[in-house]
Amino acid sequence: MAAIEKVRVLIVGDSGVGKTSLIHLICHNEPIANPYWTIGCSVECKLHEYKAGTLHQKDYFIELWDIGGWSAHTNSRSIFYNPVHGVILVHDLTNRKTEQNLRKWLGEVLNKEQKERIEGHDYDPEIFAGTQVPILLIGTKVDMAESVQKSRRRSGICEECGADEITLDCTQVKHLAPGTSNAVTLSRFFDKVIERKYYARESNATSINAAFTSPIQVGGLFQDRRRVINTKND
Ligand SMILES: Nc1nc2c(ncn2[C@@H]2O[C@H](COP(=O)(O)OP(=O)(O)OP(=O)(O)O)[C@@H](O)[C@H]2O)c(=O)[nH]1
Repeated sequence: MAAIEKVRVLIVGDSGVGKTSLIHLICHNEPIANPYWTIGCSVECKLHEYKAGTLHQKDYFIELWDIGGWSAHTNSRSIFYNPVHGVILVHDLTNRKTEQNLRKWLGEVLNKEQKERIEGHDYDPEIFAGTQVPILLIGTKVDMAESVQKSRRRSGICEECGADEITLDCTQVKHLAPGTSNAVTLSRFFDKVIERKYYARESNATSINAAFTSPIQVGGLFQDRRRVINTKND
């Protein structure tokens, strides 16, 4: 029997926003009783049905890398950032600063992913917009931020990189229950991560062939070529 293929998804955000709680909920379908303080990094695995319910359905492992958010470890954690196939940015809805800090987190992860082309870890909107790494934004502690939620607009980060957004309470199973919009968004995100790693070349080749036979799609050809070049092998 063939081994199940896997992708690596990084979960980043400030210390205490709820990364460990979120990962536990995703992987075990129940809230964690006592989340521990992550030192360095810990990894949990989830079996995911890619394109469930279609002819293309296939199992993949999603490795969820919980990156400790403590600022004292900034310099050492870059060793966890390669390879990266997807990124979940986590912020605490009761603490605005944790959302603002996500740009720094993304800069840290993507600059590394871009093989340190850019010095330092500052956020660069150009890299951000051009990245091929799927990104999902998750706001936690919605139970404690009901009033904030009502006046809250979609995060600017989502607009900048075309990411989807989920808000939830990591202590409640129902917030990620099968069939809910949160569960569907998360599942689609995992599909996207798998697609980028294992199917990007295939779909791009189809697009390029289509572009050659249809002059109207020449613009698409350039776009797809760029995607082929940027696709990582592992
Ligand atoms: N009420 C509520 N509490 C939450 C939620 N998510 C996490 N918490 C609590 O927030 C605290 C921090 O959660 P963690 O999951 O340890 O946070 P973390 O981001 O992994 O923190 P580090 O390991 O320091 O990076 C814990 O007491 C959790 O129980 C949520 O959605 N609602």
